Amino acid sequence: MNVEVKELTKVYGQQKAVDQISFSAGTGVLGFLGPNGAGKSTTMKMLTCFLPATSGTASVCGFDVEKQSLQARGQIGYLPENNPLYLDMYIKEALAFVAGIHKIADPATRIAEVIELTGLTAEQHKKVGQLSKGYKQRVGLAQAILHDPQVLILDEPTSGLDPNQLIGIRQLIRDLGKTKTVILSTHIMQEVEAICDRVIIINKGKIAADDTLTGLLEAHGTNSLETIFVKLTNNAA
Ligand SMILES: Nc1ncnc2c1ncn2[C@@H]1O[C@H](COP(=O)(O)OP(=O)(O)OP(=O)(O)O)[C@@H](O)[C@H]1O
Repeated sequence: MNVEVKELTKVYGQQKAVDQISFSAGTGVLGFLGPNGAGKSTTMKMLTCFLPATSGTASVCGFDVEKQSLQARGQIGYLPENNPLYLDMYIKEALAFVAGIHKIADPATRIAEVIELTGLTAEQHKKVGQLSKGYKQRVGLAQAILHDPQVLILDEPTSGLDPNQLIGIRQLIRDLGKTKTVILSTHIMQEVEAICDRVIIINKGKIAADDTLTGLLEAHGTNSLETIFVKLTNNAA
């Protein structure tokens, strides 16, 4: 398995944001779901070496994210929730900057490939700040896949996109999942049904479900993921 998580925990001050979660993920798209504040982004930040865990371990392609952080990061592409980008850079400039960080051989060829792959061709001469939200997301994805990582961690990559842009980005994520391990956080159940092979639902920092999409629907005797989500995470009920 490309991602192995064992009893991972994060405590912020008095609050346990992630509470001893364990899971593993191989090739395919894993939907990482949960209500606001459930601990999804925190888990993703620990997996991508942005935040140290309070306890527990996580490894990416066999590299411990804490003890072998550089090697682990070499195998990870990360699109954070708010997609921070250098808005004053031209698209190619931004990608060249990231290629330099990863010491990519023949960056011009790889940048051209990734621009094509992420559907940025028509916009490639613009500055990042001039792009629409969907195209900014594509630049974020392009940066994340530039070094051809085995594992992609995508934190709400489709939030705020129009239906046309959604289709394009979802298709891209589905294609990436054919050869890579993709962990995708989203609040859109329809999106999970369209592109995820497996689903983890996290609630109050703990795993409430971990199954294939079909297994989960069968186990709950419904064809609505939304119903299962509400049942497992409606903390007011
Ligand atoms: N830097 C921080 N310091 C203190 N508390 C934090 C910090 N980051 C997150 N938290 C808290 O940890 C909990 C989990 O937050 P997290 O962002 O991981 O949730 P999430 O599942 O990604 O939510 P959302 O769906 O709203 O993005 C929340 O209660 C949040 O307020």
